[in-house]
Amino acid sequence: RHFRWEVSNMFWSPDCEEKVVIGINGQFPGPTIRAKAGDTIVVELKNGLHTEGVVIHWHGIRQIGTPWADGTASISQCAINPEETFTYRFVVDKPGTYFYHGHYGMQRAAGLYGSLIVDVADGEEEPFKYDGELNLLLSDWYHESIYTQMVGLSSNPFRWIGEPQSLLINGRGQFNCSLAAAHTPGAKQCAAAAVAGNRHCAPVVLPVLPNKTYRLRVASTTSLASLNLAVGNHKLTVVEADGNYVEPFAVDDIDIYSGDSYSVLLTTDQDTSANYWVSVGVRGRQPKTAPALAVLNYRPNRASALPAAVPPATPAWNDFARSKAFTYRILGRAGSTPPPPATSDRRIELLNTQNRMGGGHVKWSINNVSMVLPATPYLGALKMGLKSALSSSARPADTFGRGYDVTRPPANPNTTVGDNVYVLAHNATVDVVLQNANALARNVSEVHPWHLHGHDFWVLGYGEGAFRGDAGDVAALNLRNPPLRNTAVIFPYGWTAIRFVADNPGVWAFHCHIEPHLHMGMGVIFAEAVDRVGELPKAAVSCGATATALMAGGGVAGDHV
Ligand SMILES: O=C1O[C@H]([C@@H](O)CO)C(O)=C1O
Repeated sequence: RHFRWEVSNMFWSPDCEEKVVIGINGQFPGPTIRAKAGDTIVVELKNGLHTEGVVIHWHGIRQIGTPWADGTASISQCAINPEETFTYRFVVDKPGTYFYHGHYGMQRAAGLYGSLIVDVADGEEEPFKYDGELNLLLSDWYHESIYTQMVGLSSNPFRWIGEPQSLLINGRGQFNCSLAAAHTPGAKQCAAAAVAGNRHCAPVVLPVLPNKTYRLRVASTTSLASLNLAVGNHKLTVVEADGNYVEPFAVDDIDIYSGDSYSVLLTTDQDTSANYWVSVGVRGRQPKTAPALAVLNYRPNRASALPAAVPPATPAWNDFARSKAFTYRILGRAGSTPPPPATSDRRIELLNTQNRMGGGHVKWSINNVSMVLPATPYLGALKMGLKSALSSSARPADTFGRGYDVTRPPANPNTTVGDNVYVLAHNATVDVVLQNANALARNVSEVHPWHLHGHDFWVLGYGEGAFRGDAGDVAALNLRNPPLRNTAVIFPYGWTAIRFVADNPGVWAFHCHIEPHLHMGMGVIFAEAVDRVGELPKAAVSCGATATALMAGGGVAGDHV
């Protein structure tokens, strides 16, 4: 599967207001990649942005044997310079619902994303049946540019980005206007125009036939928002999460955190004379953004016949008991999800705190070290042993002090910065406990979805308060049928435990998928058996022809250890 893409800034009106988005080949969202398990994907990516670098991360693809193709600036490669072309070449080994997105600065929030769907290999079958497929890529959208946002985040006093202006379904939303105005007192009616016009912001219509089963592929690439999706009158049966099958279960709605993907089955068994709302709203943070709506269009009804019913209401944002009940139901599918190793070789506990640097700047820190990405990509620096290219002075420890009170703002909020590298032994089984805590303000603890590159992990369990690591906490872990995922959420004041095997030599980011939080340092780097990584493509770790020539001549001097 060979693609030639050019990334560029372009005028676009995702929510009917004209702004600048980062598009690919003139499209927003970028083109959907559709492949079969086992295929090699080749993307020749030309950077058509005039004055900044770009990279693309293939979210959920493990990049087994190709760590340089992970598409993470300063981690797996140099950002691709303007006018340069970098070729990504990797195998999609596992069927599932994936997506891709920018991983440099906050380019994901500027619209650099698209879907990546991998079908089962020829001759293989999914463990469930369906008649058709619908694809929903969810995102949130800000009217302020990412440059303004980034300046605010690193200013003193701190300026938070706030809540998004719109939610988008397949890149389409309607700012300050409700498709369901008839049901929302005072809402501005602009649906008719949006539906009729062939505009960027015309609502998504999902055509279906009665009495069929559809596979809805849903993924979230939001910058900030945690989402909930419901389809009026219809039950949803969850069958896949992050490219792994789960034990099927039926619900009225699903929660989706940034970085998550799901497949749900929906049967069109309702009154065939009507259309139905697909509603996507905000959870986990106090919503200031109207739900996004799409139309489930029972053919042959007209697509423009908006559903007469009230759109499904998003559950209360702070009903965390409900969020947990949904999340805890996600379990590995019997017969297809392998069980985790029974024991682990190492446990790393990561305390998530909001801190202040130098008394002012707000940062997120992991075991009190906030991650700052180096100029030289970790993969090259570690493989070539360029010690001075990393700021290894302040690396976070494997655990945090047992005395830390997660229920209160940090007693001493001062923090420091570092490269946040954890060196993992080849094939070690590693447990990571993500520990949430109170933020800087009293009585605030937020949701953070953590995403791991290069691996799936088993989610062994969740707990309230501080993880003690005692017999009780350990006994509560699920070693029988935990789900395999690449993203796991930590709930306010709680912890989440995951397990993975460090069997993929490379340098892998593990971070909060909330774009501004990553930008503020909320992540770590797992450096895994870097000595076993194959020869790095020069283009990944050097920039421009002079760098390539210098490397060919062995011209990088004086820095070897
Ligand atoms: O990182 C964040 O900063 C703000 C708030 O904590 C301070 O303004 C917020 O809601 C975040 O998630």
